[in-house]
Amino acid sequence: MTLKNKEAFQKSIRDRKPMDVWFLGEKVDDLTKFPPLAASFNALSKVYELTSDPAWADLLTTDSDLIEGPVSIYTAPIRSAAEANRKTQAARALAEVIGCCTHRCTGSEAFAGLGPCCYDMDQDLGTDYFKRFTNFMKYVQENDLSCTATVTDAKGLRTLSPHEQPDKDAYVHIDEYREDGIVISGIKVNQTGILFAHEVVIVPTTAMKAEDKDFAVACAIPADAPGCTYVLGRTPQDKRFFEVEGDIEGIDLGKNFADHQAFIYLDHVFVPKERVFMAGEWKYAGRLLNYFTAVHRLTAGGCKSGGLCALCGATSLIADMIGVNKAGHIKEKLGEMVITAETVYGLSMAAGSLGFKHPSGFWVPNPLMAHTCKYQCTWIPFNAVRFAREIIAGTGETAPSEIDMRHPVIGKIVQKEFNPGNPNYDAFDRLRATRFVEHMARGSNWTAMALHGGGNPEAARMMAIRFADWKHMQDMVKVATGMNKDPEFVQKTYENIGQKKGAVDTLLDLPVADK
Ligand SMILES: Cc1cc2nc3c(=O)[nH]c(=O)nc-3n(C[C@H](O)[C@H](O)[C@H](O)COP(=O)(O)OP(=O)(O)OC[C@H]3O[C@@H](n4cnc5c(N)ncnc54)[C@H](O)[C@@H]3O)c2cc1C
Repeated sequence: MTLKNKEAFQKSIRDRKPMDVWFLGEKVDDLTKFPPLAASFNALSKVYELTSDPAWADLLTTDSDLIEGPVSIYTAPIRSAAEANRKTQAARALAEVIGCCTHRCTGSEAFAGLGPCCYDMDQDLGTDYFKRFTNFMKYVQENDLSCTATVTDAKGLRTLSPHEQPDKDAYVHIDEYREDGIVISGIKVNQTGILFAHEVVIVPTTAMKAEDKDFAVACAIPADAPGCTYVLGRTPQDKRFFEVEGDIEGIDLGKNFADHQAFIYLDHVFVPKERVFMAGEWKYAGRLLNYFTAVHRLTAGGCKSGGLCALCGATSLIADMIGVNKAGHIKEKLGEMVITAETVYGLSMAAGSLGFKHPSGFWVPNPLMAHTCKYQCTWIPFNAVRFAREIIAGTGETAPSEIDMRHPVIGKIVQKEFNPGNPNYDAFDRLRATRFVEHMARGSNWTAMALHGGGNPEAARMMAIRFADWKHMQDMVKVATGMNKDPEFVQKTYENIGQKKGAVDTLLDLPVADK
């Protein structure tokens, strides 16, 4: 049995070498005991706990082509449409439990990008990256490790390409090519879950030109590798974590699960050859991102729909508590919220179903559909958040604290003020649901994750434009309007429409084994 249970996972994190981690001007000694990271540690622990729960086995584990026994889906490639759909469902279900990032998804998405890309490079260039990558994945499976996809570079001035940046560290780059590996430096930002990862899987953030060769780097390093410094980012609620003690449960945090984002500064970190999956093959950086984003942006629809369902639950509970649940406009707004959840879920499922098999054996979700899914995730959850805030009537902004609600002197008055007046619920129930909505709406990075995690709206729109077959759509109108009456053209266009079953996507130059 290779799967780690919660306790084994927590031990493995405690057993890591000391790391250079900073927050609010202080070095953090023990990440597993640091209040602002407690909810994040809980969230990842919960994912490990559920992975070893038989009731979740079908959803979170799979067989492996590399080792005996079940492995986490987050350490395995996606090999079919069914497995892609399972990734969506797992993301959704886990988000319904933890309401935040699984901390393990992106690592599996880095694998989903690296597998096909390494395979392509080997075919075209005679490299041995696919074998190295497969060996690394086997190691990850054997030890049931949590990995990140460390993509987003600091970037500096956005109009300059990586090699033009005055500070080279704005993008992770290769300082030295050695017989036994490479030495890398630079900064990657907004890294979700990185402080509790075992492995940091680095991939480029953008397509590269020849001059950017040294920035075309993909590799894996242990999170506790020498030369790494981390700085944890703030959240609006971070100081509230320090309030939790005695009878203060942390109701003001909204829930016990959250994620975290940190940046990593790599200062001349040595990466042994067997952990290097791209080193200067600049032409393949864009290809890697094409594969990676197809899976990463599919997942967005899964986890956003799970978070949205939890938001629906909290909002409808509050509507029940304060007695407005039967009002027509409240029902309509709750309806809009659940439709939002189902919309992004549906797009994610469609992206998985309509993908293709790459010659490496990896299944790649439909890129146009995946970018469409992610694009919608940058918009419509905000409508749901707005409805939630409207229905709970501003209390997510103005509610008193748990500390005051439990206070020996003023607690009784505060409870009276926040009592919903419904005999089935008390002030604490209302505060719990209210703080949950607040956490999702503005206390955590949940909405920022919807907007930017996995790429901002422009990145998704740009990719959707690239993967749409514009000539095909023009041809259908040339035929429909009689602009082109050439019988051969007309016949060919009808054939294309029929064979594409109405789809309008293109796969550009991506190699396809089967659709
Ligand atoms: C909560 C959260 C979690 C995240 N988790 C992860 C993670 O786990 N791993 C990871 O690698 N990344 C992660 N990210 C990073 C995320 O992928 C990036 O934030 C996103 O891709 C946007 O990149 P950026 O922040 O550098 O902004 P930019 O891409 O620089 O965009 C900033 C603005 O400038 C515009 N812009 C940028 N370049 C140009 C240009 N050349 N011309 C015109 N306009 C331009 C953009 O449209 C945007 O409006 C996370 C982000 C958030 C907010």
